[in-house]
Amino acid sequence: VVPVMQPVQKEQKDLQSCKSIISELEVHEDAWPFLLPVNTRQFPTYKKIIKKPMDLSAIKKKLDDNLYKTREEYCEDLRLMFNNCETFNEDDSPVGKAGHNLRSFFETKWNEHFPP
Ligand SMILES: Cc1ncccc1N[C@@H]1CCC[C@@H]1S(C)(=O)=O
Repeated sequence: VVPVMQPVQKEQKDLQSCKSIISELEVHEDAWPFLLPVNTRQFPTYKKIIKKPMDLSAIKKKLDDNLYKTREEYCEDLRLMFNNCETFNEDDSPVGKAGHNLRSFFETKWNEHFPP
């Protein structure tokens, strides 16, 4: 009989994986645009164009404050961050390129931890 993990252990394993993944993202060489919330004084149009800002520090804090009910909610915030980047930045800009690279790295890690 295949051992079935209790829901509590499953959630704990998921939380550990999500923490591990964001720790790897934070030290990635292409993380520099995403470490802090976008500076809206430096980029005054950002607030109007991007309805739901998201960055790695915000996701890390939500993880630490236990605000994600599921790993899918966590994944949604990371994809929101990358989609915001694509909305605001040209693909061939330094920030745009970093966003594509970090997204690719994230999706690979996601599939390693949670094979489809
Ligand atoms: C992710 C992003 N998306 C749109 C505009 C700017 C940025 N990042 C900038 C580039 C480096 C850090 C700053 S930051 C995060 O300090 O504003």
